[in-house]
Amino acid sequence: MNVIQLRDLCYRWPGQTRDTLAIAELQVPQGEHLFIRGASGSGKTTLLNLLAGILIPASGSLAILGKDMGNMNGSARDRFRADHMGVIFQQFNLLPYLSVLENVQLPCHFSARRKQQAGDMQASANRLLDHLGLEEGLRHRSVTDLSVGQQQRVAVARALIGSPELLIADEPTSALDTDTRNGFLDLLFQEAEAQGSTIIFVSHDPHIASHFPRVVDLTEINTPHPSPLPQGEREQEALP
Ligand SMILES: Nc1ncnc2c1ncn2[C@@H]1O[C@H](COP(=O)(O)OP(=O)(O)OP(=O)(O)O)[C@@H](O)[C@H]1O
Repeated sequence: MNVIQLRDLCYRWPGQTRDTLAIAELQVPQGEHLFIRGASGSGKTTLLNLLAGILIPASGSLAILGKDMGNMNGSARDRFRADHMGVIFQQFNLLPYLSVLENVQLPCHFSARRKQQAGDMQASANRLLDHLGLEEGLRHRSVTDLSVGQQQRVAVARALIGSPELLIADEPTSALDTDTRNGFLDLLFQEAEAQGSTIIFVSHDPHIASHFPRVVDLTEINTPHPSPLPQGEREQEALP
């Protein structure tokens, strides 16, 4: 089964004169690790927000795990995301007033399914943090005491807890040096493989692409057409 099945998808941010995204087709089978590259401003984050059900397509169809995202209302999409997706945001979105362990367990409080799959939540959080190499001494501390690289590990553990089918990562390695970045990707892949999760990873960093079996260039699949200009503007444009 395809985890992502997208056809003729269009999205335009309000106030823009052309579509931000117009993608004829994208299919991602279960368990695939897909890297989507594209220059800054090419629409990577917009696409991830559509896949995560944070934005809805203006037209076209988008099915995640066989469910049509366009047919769900906002709260159904929120529930679906909590149950089936682990999202690693560019800025991590960790909660500063919670400890490391509490941050990792957060998805289990929003999803009974993730909680049930995690079993003992604290043990599961500790196991993930062990695998990701985050020292035990840091786990009861506030996330604000952590370095950026350590916070990235917490964000990944939080995305992985309760074995969501789809992991979505938006430039999570941008602040890491090369060695740390490679180690981080290896751990992400190991964990995703152990859980059978599909990964969609976007970045403008071409060096990361070599770690992925499939690479899609967003600028190649995104073919937006400018909307026709209103009559007055068209006439003005034709003037010498
Ligand atoms: N909230 C918004 N309102 C209006 N336009 C937006 C908004 N967010 C993004 N855009 C526009 O959509 C286009 C794509 O932006 P997006 O953030 O998806 O690109 P990106 O490839 O993720 O960029 P980066 O690599 O810099 O994060 C840009 O032209 C941007 O100006």
